[in-house]
Amino acid sequence: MEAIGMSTNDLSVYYAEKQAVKRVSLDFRAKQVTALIGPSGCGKSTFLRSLNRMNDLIPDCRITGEIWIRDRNINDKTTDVVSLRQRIGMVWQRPNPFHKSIYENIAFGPRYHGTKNKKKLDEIVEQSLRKAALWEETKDRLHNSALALSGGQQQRLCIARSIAVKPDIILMDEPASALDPVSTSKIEELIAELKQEFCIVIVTHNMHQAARVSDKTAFFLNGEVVEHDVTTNIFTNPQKQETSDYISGRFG
Ligand SMILES: Nc1ncnc2c1ncn2[C@@H]1O[C@H](COP(=O)(O)OP(=O)(O)OP(=O)(O)O)[C@@H](O)[C@H]1O
Repeated sequence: MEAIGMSTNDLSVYYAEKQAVKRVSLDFRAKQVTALIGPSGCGKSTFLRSLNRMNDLIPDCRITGEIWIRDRNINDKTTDVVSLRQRIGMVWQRPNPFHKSIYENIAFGPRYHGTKNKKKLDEIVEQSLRKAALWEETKDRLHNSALALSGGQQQRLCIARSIAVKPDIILMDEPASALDPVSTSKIEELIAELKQEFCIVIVTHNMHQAARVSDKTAFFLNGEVVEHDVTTNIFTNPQKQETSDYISGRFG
């Protein structure tokens, strides 16, 4: 299957009268990780959530501009958001497994989207857990509650759950910020594996993490993208003073 990315053109997000994201145009390539960095409240999460239309659920939230996947602008009333969210998965800051077994957490999405065959579901569960580096730890207890897993394992389960419906793009909102250092490094290793197959966009407060995991970085400030470049350029040779001040810890 051909790997694909996505892009935004002139994307703005408003909460009532307040503009939280200002005319952002960014390109996210397939098989690359893009990190979104910036101080608290600069609009990173709002922007990320608008990419799979999660902001539609917030009353008074309005989005203008375009979000392109292949030749389709998905910021359009005719878009079927359920199938859109199958193509664009989301992993949240806190692991949020369903109150179900490990197996059922993974099988839920494919079943919802029409896969009923038990053998096929078994295969998807195994493949997804393998890709999320969780198979060895869970293969003997697939029918136990997902809530009995550690926080780091739960987060890898949530990643497996998003992979199970075969998305093109995975959005991650600070996926390791609630985890200990060992679990964090497992998530980072996993991101490096997953980018062979998916387009990944990750919000992170941790600049070392952005430098370790991403190919490109976009620096947000007050809802705008100040600078977007190859990650090594952002961290070693930023072109804008604000970027330089932020990455050197002068504010934020
Ligand atoms: N549901 C909402 N309703 C109204 N305003 C909101 C809502 N969510 C976020 N905001 C506002 O939008 C702005 C951007 O918030 P957002 O959470 O996107 O920033 P962020 O860069 O992700 O911050 P953080 O790093 O602290 O998570 C902030 O001023 C915030 O108060």
